[in-house]
Amino acid sequence: MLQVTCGMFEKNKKVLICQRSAKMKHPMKWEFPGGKIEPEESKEDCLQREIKEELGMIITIDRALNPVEHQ
Ligand SMILES: Nc1nc2c([nH]c(=O)n2[C@@H]2O[C@H](COP(=O)(O)OP(=O)(O)OP(=O)(O)O)[C@@H](O)[C@H]2O)c(=O)[nH]1
Repeated sequence: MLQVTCGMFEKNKKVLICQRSAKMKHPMKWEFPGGKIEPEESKEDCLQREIKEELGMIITIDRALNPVEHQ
């Protein structure tokens, strides 16, 4: 099973979503920013790393949402 994390950022009743680039897998699709958990990486470390890579932001995590599994 592929394990990924993504972050939801809420401000002024708006939620941030990002659009994948034309060169990525699933080009131009909209997503919550995040990505795959690397071996031996915690969910929190993964999310902080992905947000730094993708958005250049250092974040603190407020709370975890319920995990979702899909096929
Ligand atoms: N980031 C993100 N990924 C999602 C969401 N929903 C969802 O099904 N996914 C899936 O989770 C996986 C995340 O892969 P990714 O390509 O963004 O991860 P990554 O940044 O580690 O990619 P890389 O392999 O190019 O380094 C994709 O298969 C993607 O389709 C979502 O809301 N946000």
